[in-house]
Amino acid sequence: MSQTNPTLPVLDLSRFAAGHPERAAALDELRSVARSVGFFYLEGHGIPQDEIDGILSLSRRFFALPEDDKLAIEMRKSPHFRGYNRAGLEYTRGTQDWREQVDFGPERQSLNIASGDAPWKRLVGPNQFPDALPELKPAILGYIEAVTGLGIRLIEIFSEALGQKPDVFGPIYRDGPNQLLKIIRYPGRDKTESDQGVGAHKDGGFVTILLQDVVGGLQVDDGKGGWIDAPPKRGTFVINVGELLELASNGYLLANIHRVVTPPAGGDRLSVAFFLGANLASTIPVLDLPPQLAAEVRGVTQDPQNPLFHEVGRNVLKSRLRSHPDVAAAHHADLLEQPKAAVPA
Ligand SMILES: O=C(O)CCC(=O)C(=O)O
Ligand SMILES: [Fe+2]
Repeated sequence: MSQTNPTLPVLDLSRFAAGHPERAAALDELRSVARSVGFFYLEGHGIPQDEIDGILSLSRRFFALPEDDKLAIEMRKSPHFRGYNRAGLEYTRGTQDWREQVDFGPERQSLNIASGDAPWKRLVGPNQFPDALPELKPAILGYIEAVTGLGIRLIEIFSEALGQKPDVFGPIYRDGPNQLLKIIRYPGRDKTESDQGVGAHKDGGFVTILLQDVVGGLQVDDGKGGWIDAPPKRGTFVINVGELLELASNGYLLANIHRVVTPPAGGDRLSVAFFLGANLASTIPVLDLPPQLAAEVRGVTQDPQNPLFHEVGRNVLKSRLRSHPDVAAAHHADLLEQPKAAVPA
């Protein structure tokens, strides 16, 4: 008997416009999708296809540069966790990922940090952009602005779907959200090696806006021990709920587990992942949900290997230190846990 593979739902952002006849139905659908699978394709998002094609083609050109040009902006040079990483330098739950990538964030000056200041202040600072591809800087900064606008729109509709005012989260992003944009290339590998492009994980922020080029590999936990394939669909983004929304909704919404499987040897896969987080100085509120939703909260399951904090900066710094042990050792050794002394039996 043949079985159709499950797939992610497709939502159209234009149905959420004020006065749209399907608005109430669209909000119901969003609430149900964001609670069950936590992932969907988004169409009608308003970001021009030209801009999307432009960022993908510049990303491809960056990864095709000679290695020295890429290493000129190595992340190891940045205490703020910005810049390029070769494949194999990043870890998910202690296991090596296989992707090369450049991380960009809010373009700010680094802070003068006094002793006793919160350690997350070290995350604030400038990006590294490649001299060998000067067009990349304006394109990345423009794209971050565009997807931040889209992300805020998504936060507003998630808030309404939870029976809140659209700007209920305004106080924790209005003074400057914390964005992370990654351009990523997954090189193909023989299946005899590990197939971990990026290991199973949840994303940390409000929402993730993922742009995929033409090769698939993204898989979402189906909650039954299997995976739902989420292949690229031109003109759409894959949107997923981050841990911040799960925490704020006391587990009503689901930040679902996902991973990327390495493409076969000889090929590669390109993606551009945007993570919209709250202001680093802020604390995540727990929403006061309407009674019919409050009756269905699941609470937040804490992973003892990876505890979640309500303080945003602390959470972000923790995850950056874990993902990039080389940067942590080079710049933040004082923040790392000392190995425990052996205890005699
Ligand atoms: O590259 C992708 O498709 C997804 C990447 C991802 O899940 C992540 O970087 O958090
Ligand atoms: Fe992710």
